[in-house]
Amino acid sequence: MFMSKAFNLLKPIPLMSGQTNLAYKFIHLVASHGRRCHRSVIYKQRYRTCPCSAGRRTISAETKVMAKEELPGVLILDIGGTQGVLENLAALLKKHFHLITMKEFLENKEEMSKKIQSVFVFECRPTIDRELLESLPNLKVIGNSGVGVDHLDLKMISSFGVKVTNTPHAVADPTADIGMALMLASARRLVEGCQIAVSPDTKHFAVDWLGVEVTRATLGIIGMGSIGYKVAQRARAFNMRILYHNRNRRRKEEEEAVGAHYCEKMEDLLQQSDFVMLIVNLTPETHRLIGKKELSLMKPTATLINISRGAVIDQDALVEALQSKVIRAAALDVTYPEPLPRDHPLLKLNNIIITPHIGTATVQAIHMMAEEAIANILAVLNGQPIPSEVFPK
Ligand SMILES: O=C(O)C(=O)CO
Repeated sequence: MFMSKAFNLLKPIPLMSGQTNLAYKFIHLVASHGRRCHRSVIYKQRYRTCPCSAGRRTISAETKVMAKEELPGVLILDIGGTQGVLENLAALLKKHFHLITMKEFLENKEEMSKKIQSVFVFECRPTIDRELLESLPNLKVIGNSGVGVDHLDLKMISSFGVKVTNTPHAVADPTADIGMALMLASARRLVEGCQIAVSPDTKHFAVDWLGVEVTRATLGIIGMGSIGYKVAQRARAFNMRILYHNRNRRRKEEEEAVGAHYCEKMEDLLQQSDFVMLIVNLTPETHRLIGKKELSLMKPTATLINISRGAVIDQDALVEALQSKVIRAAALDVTYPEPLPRDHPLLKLNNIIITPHIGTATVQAIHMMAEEAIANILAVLNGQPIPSEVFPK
C-alpha cells in the first residue's frame, strides 16, 4: 500500500539519462523520511536542498550530486546586467540546470540543441524567433523572468508545442515601489533638486520652483492587477484618494481594504486624478491607450507615470502635451524604444523623469524572479501543475 503510494508520487517525475538509481533512492528516502516531505526529498536528491532539517540528515548520506550533464539543459538568453547580476543568476540556475549560453549554443549547435529543454529569458529584452525554435527539437518551456511577455510571440511559440511562463509574484512589490518612487520624485522635482545640490555653480541653496504634494492627492491607477494593487496599498499610507480603471472590477473587500473607487470609464479617472499611473499589460487593446485625447482630459496640474510598457503611450502626443503644459509632468520607467534615440524630444524636456526600465532591478527581485521562473520551468519538465503559465489570446 505504502509502496504503491510512493510509486504514484514518482510518476510525474520523468527519469532522465543518468538517473537510473533515482527511483530506488526516492522510494528509500520516502520510506525513511515520510510522505510530508516528499517534494523536498526530490529536491534534495536532485538539487541538494531540503527545507526540513530531519530530511537534511536522512538524505545527505544517500544523495548523489548530479553531474552538470545530467541536469536538464537550459539555454539562457541575455542574462545581461552587471557582472554581479550575471554571476548570481548563473549560480542560481546552475543548481538546477545544465546552463548553456547563447555563445556555447552557436558554437556547437548540433550537440547543444538536443540538450536544451528550456529557455530562460532574463527580463523582457531578448525575443525568441522561429529560427531559434526550429533549432531546438526538445524545447518544452520558455521561462520568462518578469511579468510582461509582449516581447514573445505567444501564438508562434505555442504552435511549436512550447509553453511560456512568467513571474507575476516576484515583480509586484519592486515594480510598485518604482511607481511610488517616480510619483514622489516627479511631484517633488527630485532630479532637478539633485542637479542643483551637486552643481559646481551652486553658491547657495535656493530654488525658483515648487513641487506638489502626493499626500491627500488623487491617484488614478489604470490597470489594477497585482502591481496596481500593491501601488494602492502604498498610496493609502499617503492618504491618497484612489481611483482605478480595470477590465474587471476587483472584489468589494479588496476595494475596501485599500479604499479604491472603481471608474468604469477611463475618462472619469483621467479627469479627476492628480497622478495617473499606467500599469496595464501591453496588448493590441492597450497599445497607445493614452494619446492626445486622453492627455487633454487630464488636469493641467496632473502627472502621468508609466511603469507598464512604453507603447501604451503615444509618445508624440506626450511630447506635445508636456511642451505645451497640457499636463504638468511625466515620469516614465518605460519608453518606446528602449533606450530612446539620444536626440528624442522627450529627452530635451525638463518636466519629465525617465528611468531605464528598473522596475525589478533590485538584488531581491532578480533572485525571486529567477526562483519563480525556475519553479515554473521545473514544473513543466516534471509534468506538474505550472504555477504561472501564460497563454496566447
Ligand atoms: O516584469 C516586467 O515585465 C517588468 O517590466 C518589470 O519592470
